[in-house]
Amino acid sequence: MSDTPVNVTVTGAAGQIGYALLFRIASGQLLGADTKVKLRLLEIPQAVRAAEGTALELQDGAFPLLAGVDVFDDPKAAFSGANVALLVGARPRTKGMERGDLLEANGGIFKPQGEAINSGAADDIRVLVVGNPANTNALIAQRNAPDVPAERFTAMTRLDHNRAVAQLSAKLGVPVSEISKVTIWGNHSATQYPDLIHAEVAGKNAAETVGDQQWIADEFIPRVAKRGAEIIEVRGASSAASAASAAIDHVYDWVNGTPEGDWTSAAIVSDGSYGVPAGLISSFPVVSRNGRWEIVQGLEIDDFSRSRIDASVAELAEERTAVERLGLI
Ligand SMILES: NC(=O)C1=CN([C@@H]2O[C@H](COP(=O)(O)OP(=O)(O)OC[C@H]3O[C@@H](n4cnc5c(N)ncnc54)[C@H](O)[C@@H]3O)[C@@H](O)[C@H]2O)C=CC1
Ligand SMILES: O=C([O-])CC(=O)C(=O)O
Repeated sequence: MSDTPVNVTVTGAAGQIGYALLFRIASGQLLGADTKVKLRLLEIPQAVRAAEGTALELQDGAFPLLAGVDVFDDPKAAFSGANVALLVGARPRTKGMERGDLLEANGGIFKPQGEAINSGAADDIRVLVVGNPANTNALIAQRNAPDVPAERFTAMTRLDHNRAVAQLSAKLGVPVSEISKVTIWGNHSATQYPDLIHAEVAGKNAAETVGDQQWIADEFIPRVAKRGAEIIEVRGASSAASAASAAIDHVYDWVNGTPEGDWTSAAIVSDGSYGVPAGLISSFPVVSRNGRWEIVQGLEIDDFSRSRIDASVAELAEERTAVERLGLI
């Protein structure tokens, strides 16, 4: 075990995802059981007291891997020396809103945070944006951090990925552990494309095993893409523990690598692969090797998939134009 703790900055630390996330980080699930962590919590001034309360509870957990907790209301201080940054703090949507409705409200948060990461984070900084609209918030942060390699900025579509795996598992009555190579393409929004065409169930093609294209098109895809709204409707608040769990999965895989023979989904800066314009932060099938995400190459994209991917990517391009007009990038 290394004695030098990894600095993990979490924004929105007093929020519902923060509460579900921090204890899992402290217990070693974000980086691994051999890695000590130091938590740096960022909140707005009105919520600092609540974050301090969470810090007291973290202390009460007596976590062997937790080397300390500090609470900040200043992004520059919070990101100083950060090795991992989880950008969760943002306004969640409520019933009837689309995630894009949050662009202006939340865009203003991610520009100063990108600037603070640029000026003070550690050289190996890795950023995961969870706060919605996650892809475009990540783009705002990345574009305001010109000295940080663009590949270090990612947005979370792992929750969508996990939802897709779980829906397929329920449909076929197989354990999630038998499902591999599911892909989420595009935006973390209702236009996302959960793709089963290359997915496998116990080594066999998933779409063929389902054998019901109508279920895939009319039930599976909308169920996964609109699951966030379903949770808001049923729970009365947006997904929290499942979102925290997906954030843990994303960073753990990024740092420790994805298993051989499988891939996962993450929104990363496009290099132009699969016709996604370079520079957009879009979800792809990815593996992590040597601490870096790589887009899985060479997948055949049929007409059905092409039109779905294009629609979601068009939405990302529109969001980029909107934040350009707002002067955020
Ligand atoms: N990418 C994904 O899959 C998912 C994303 N989300 C998004 O995550 C975000 C957080 O969700 P919740 O924790 O449920 O919301 P919440 O409202 O419970 O917590 C948000 C916290 O962020 C804080 N905050 C606001 N502005 C801040 C700033 N400038 N700096 C630091 N902290 C700030 C607030 O004070 C609050 O404590 C929302 O945008 C939500 O839509 C939620 C679920 C899944
Ligand atoms: O839907 C929301 O607003 C929260 C979210 O991103 C999700 O649950 O996927």
